[in-house]
Amino acid sequence: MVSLRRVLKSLKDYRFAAIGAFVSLLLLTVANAITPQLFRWGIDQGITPKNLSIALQSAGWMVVAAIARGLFNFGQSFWAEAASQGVAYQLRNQIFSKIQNLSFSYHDQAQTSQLLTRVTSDIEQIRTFVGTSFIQVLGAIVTLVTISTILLVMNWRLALITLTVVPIAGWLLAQFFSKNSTLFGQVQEQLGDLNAVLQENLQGVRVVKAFVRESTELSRYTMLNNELVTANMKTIRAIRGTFPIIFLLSNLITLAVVGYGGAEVINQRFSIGELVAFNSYLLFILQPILLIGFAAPAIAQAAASAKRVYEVVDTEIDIRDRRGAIPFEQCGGRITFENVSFRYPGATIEALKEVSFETKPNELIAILGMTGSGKSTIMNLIPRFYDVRSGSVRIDGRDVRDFTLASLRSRIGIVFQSTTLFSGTIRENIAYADSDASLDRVIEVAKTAQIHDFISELPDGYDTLVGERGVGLSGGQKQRIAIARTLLTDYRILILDDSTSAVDAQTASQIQAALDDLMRRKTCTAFVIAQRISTVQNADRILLMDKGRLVAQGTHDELMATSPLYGAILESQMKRSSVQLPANQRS
Ligand SMILES: Nc1ncnc2c1ncn2[C@@H]1O[C@H](COP(=O)(O)OP(=O)(O)OP(=O)(O)O)[C@@H](O)[C@H]1O
Repeated sequence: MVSLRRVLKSLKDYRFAAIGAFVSLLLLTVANAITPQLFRWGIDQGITPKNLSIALQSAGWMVVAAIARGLFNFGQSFWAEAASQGVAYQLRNQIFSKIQNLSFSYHDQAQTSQLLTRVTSDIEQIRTFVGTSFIQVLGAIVTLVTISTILLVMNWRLALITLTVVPIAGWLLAQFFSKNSTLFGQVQEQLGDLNAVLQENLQGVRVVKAFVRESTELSRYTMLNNELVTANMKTIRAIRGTFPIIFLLSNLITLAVVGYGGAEVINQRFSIGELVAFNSYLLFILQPILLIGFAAPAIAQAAASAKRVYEVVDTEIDIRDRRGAIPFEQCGGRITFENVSFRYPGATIEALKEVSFETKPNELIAILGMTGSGKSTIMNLIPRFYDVRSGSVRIDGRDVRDFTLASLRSRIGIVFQSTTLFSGTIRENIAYADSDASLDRVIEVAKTAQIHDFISELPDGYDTLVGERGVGLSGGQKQRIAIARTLLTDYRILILDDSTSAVDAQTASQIQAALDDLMRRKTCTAFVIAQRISTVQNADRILLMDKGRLVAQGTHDELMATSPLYGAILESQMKRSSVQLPANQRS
């Protein structure tokens, strides 16, 4: 409920629409309250004394009241809908911008599908609450208070009998809320789980088909789908247990009005017109109770959804600019790791243990090691994708945490191990970091990444559309576009993580030669996670990682002479590359 209060507070940004809805609601209540009085007037002053003119006048005014009700009803729905769209728009933007700023460690642990459910279904529940349920309940309360007052003035005894239903229904609804609020949260959670399977399946559809796991996937989805239905049925059962009682109670009061009110008319303490009006008002007592009843589950659901949305919006961003952070502008090329230890959030073992090294200006550093030895982790700490737990990472003597994140990251060019392209044209993908880049610059970097010839042969060239995640391109083509994309940035430090692994050996060495040249010309320091012997041989220094420790460093020749592990890794790589090389290129 705290979360719903917060949703309502955000209405202040859409106060004109909210005020419009509220004023329409008040006018609607007035129009509703007047109609039975017109009945009373028509019967007591027109029909009973046989005064046709008053009877016709009351009928005419009733038509006017009906038109006014229609107009105010429309105004109320329109403005409430406008306010609810505003609130949903704001929430969607808030959550999306939060997702952009959350650190890698949050995304490591959060399920994408749960985030998607929050941005879509949860926000929709909140929108429905603001646009429909809330205004309904508010209208119901205003109507209840107004009509109760009128009834008490008309005949307080009959009114008291009639109104006993209100506190009983209120108590039943409060019980319903306190028992079932977690149930509605569970439904949203289940929906998130179901979306998780759907999303994973869509992303991995090729693997599913290759391993002939369609039926297993289908049964996994069906199982979760069943669970969602069961959770939904639980909420329906909870509704079924409470609401019939409220409906029954509200019907019982009709009995009281006809019985007691009839007796009052016979005893001439009440006119027929008043009894008819009183009976008409009953509708305005029953309707709000029913409306609150119908709105209650939606409100409980919206409360659960608002809690889930604000959970993300309120998440503390653990990697952010320090107070007084300075922009990273010049790079001298001295990158220092001093006693760096690092453990990923939630992991039990350390990915890096007391790693210390320092690069010299314009050095090309290769990092070598068995899989899982911590190579990518070293790279992750320089642009602050994660912050060190102990020790420090410094650039030219300054802790990386002293720089503003945006300036630091925009000066570090990274080609990731796995390539992500966005839907759009090839040119847009290459110019991702600089959408104003000229075609000449795009072509220049594409040439360096050895992808220009391929792109030129496509019917639409650089304007060729690439599907979601680069569908329609081979692994190596995607990788080369990713390299071109990085080359277009204003980098000073270059990090290539396994970036030519999906390319054949000949292209890889062409890319490597171009990159080596670029790395030495443009950068102050470059790191390459080495997968190929040529890279290792070209590097000025090789850092050899083993189980999170930096076990040796030096040139190729030095390590050949001193490190048995280096020899073993090179030998295994040599075997691998001789398998990759076409027969005519093997020496
Ligand atoms: N996001 C993460 N959360 C938890 N543990 C992680 C995460 N990323 C990596 N690790 C763990 O940290 C260790 C080092 O991983 P890292 O990716 O740095 O290895 P690597 O040497 O780059 O491996 P590879 O050559 O296979 O890419 C591994 O044990 C890995 O399981």
